[in-house]
Amino acid sequence: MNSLFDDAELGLGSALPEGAHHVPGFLTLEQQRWIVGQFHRWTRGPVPMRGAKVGGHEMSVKTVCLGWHWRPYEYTRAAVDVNGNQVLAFPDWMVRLGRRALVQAAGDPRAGEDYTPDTALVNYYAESARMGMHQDKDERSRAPVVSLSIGDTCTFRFGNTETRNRPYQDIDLTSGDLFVFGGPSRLAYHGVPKVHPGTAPAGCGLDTGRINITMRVTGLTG
Ligand SMILES: O=C(O)CCC(=O)C(=O)O
Ligand SMILES: [Fe+2]
Repeated sequence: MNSLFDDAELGLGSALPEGAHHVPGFLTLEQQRWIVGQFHRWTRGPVPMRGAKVGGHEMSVKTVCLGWHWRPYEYTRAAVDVNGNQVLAFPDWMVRLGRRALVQAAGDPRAGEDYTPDTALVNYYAESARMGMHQDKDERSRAPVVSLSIGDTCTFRFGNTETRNRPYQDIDLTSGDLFVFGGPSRLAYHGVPKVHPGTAPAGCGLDTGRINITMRVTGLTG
């Protein structure tokens, strides 16, 4: 084997498991700024951003949802654990962006054809916020999760489907990056052990902290 062309030698890091894709620089700075503008609108919306309670503990990550409201471990149209209001509709532009994300991640112009995400969890990480290793498994559909990052860089830990422990990889997600997990990686454990303060690029629209948007298909009707 010629090691000259190993991924590590080429600076690509190790390969992700099948179904997982990292696309650095998916969003332009202009698109990032525009989404941050939408984020401020969402947080002023019918349901305020809040830390969901998991086993009585409030998460350090604050979340506002679109389309369907998520709380551990269920989706509802109304934010029953917050103020009872219906969440904002899932925007059409985000459906189109989700489809384009799958096309770019797979390098296949048809990869987005059947994809219609109907919920987004919009997460805000202040500098000390973390997200423990977990699976996204409250959806009935096993369609891919499309994840977008804006603001400070984070360490994203992407593991395996069996346990929250090793093997896993730590990947830097920087502002504008796309990460997709579907197929055999759809139920892989993942988390965010660290946000790196002061790393948001000028012009992304966010001075401090990190916004993450994960689009999903709930598989629910009503
Ligand atoms: O912030 C991230 O990159 C991941 C968020 C996540 O895993 C989730 O919302 O379920
Ligand atoms: Fe997740």
